[in-house]
Amino acid sequence: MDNVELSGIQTEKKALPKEEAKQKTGLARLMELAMYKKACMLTAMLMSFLSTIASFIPYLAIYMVIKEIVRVYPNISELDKSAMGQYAVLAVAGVLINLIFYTISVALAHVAAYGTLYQLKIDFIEHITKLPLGFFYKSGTGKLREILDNNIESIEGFIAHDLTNMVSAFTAPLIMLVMIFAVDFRFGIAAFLGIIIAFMGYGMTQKQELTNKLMKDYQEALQDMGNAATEYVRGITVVKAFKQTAQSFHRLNDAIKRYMAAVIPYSLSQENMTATLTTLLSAMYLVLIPVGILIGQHTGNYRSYASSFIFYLIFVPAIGNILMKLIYAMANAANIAGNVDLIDEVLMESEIKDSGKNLSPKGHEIEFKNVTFSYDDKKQVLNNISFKAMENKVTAIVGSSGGGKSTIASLIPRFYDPKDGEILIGGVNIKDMKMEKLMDEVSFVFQDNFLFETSILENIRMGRKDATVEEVKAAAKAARCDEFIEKLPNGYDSIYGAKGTKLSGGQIQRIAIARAIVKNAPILVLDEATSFSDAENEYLIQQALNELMKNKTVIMIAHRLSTIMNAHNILVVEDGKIIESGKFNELLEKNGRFYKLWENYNAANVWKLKGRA
Ligand SMILES: Nc1ncnc2c1ncn2[C@@H]1O[C@H](COP(=O)(O)OP(=O)(O)OP(=O)(O)O)[C@@H](O)[C@H]1O
Repeated sequence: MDNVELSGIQTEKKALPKEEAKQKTGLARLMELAMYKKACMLTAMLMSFLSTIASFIPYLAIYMVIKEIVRVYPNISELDKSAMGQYAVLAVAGVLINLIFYTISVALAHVAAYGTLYQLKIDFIEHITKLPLGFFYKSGTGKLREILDNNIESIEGFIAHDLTNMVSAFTAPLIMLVMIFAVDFRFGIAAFLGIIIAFMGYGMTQKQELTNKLMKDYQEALQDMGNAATEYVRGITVVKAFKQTAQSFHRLNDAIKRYMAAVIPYSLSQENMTATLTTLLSAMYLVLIPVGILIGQHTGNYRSYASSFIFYLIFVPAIGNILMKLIYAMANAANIAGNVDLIDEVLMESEIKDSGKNLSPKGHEIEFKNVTFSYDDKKQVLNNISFKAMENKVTAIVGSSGGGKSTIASLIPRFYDPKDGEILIGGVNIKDMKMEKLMDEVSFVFQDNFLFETSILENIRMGRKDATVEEVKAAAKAARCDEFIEKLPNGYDSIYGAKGTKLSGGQIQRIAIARAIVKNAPILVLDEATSFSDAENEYLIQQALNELMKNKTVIMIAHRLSTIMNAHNILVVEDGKIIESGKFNELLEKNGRFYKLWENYNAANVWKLKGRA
């Protein structure tokens, strides 16, 4: 079996071989997913088939009873009581067998459904972690959340319920064919005709293309609204500060309006479908009753005629109900197939690929060789960047906002790949290293650090999952965060975000540094925080960073130029180019762009100090 490891979870073969996923779409793809747990699903379908057959046994018993009553009528006292008893047992047995098979079918279908769901979620999460960062900017996190929460979940409904219902609905006409020959073929044909006319009428009144389009519009609008709502909630501080409301926040307002415009015609089309079908199936009597009367006029054997007629009047609605299930299941399947297409769209996004080689770097020097990069193939963000960051030394990147500093940093852990040129670590092109190896080599600390809603201990341990509690505590101490952690209600076991465990920006920053210390990767990419809440925090963070940077190859995006006086090399980046480089004093002596930045930095500091005085 093809085992895949994801964060320590061993999973079975993939639910989605991607090559096949590319070929199959819609219902075919949905069936492929349903058959992921093939043995389980096929048994569930077989059980559904048997349970449907059993569900008609009581009708057979009723037919026998009707026949017996009609036979002796009006001398009811002549009824064959023992036969009537047997028919009653037959009816009860039918109900019980139906129930047993149905229960087994539902249970197995649920096992299959949750198996598929589990694998699909694991595959999906594993896949998105391998996608370039740009994908997340393009899609929005709301869309991914919607897919993970709702679209994937909706498949459960199809596998656990609709598929077995479909088997049952396809079995029903077969049984009817048997009944046609077993009871009275004339009534059977009339009932069959009625059903065919009902379905033809349904087909003529429904415009499938239009329904599909309405459904697609609805799904897209729903996702867009999810994205906009997520954005609104994430930016709630800005929304409040600038007195925005849900109405004045155009992105959300427009998305809600678009959703309203899509959901109403979609819901109406669904309701229209139900109403049409219910009416048409009831209209089956319009065929059955006249045919019944016609047969009655030409029959010689009234007793047999009456029992058959009564039987069909009872039997036909049962078939109609099962066929209704088929229509619902088909409509639902079309809906869910649309969801699957959206899931597959994400699954088909190209992952960041390595070259297939598994080279190990010799040392930890970083080299950019003629690197060119653009986010959108239109605007060149990096232009022929070349530099070397020496092993165990600090290389600082400075420059005006928007010059490309963060972009350079983000290419090292392959958040994006360069359009041209190459990046080497220890003499090896990073594309020739396994992604896991590259991640072992590089740690990053950003300005915006994210803590998960789990214990502080686990948040730090995310740096290295096998770190011991002692190692985590030592890292926290080095990152100057042990003092405040120990004062939390449950110390290291306090859940971040829970009551009493709200942390300041500076504290979060230090936990992120502790995380990087635990990871202890030889290369560190650091985006220095621009703002500090207070001098003490700034001092503590600086001390934490000094610990972290010991004996590491550091690439540091520096906003406070005072911190890079001792840097081994400083790169001045403007408009995607390195326009100056050298040591601090060398650059000042040049009296160029860095000199200007330094002057501006000092002037801003004097201004800040005056402001505080
Ligand atoms: N995800 C993105 N998609 C498209 N363009 C982007 C993206 N991120 C950055 N850019 C653009 O790339 C250019 C370089 O941005 P980058 O963030 O690398 O600059 P920076 O020097 O780090 O700026 P700052 O000091 O303000 O953080 C800018 O023009 C920016 O608008």
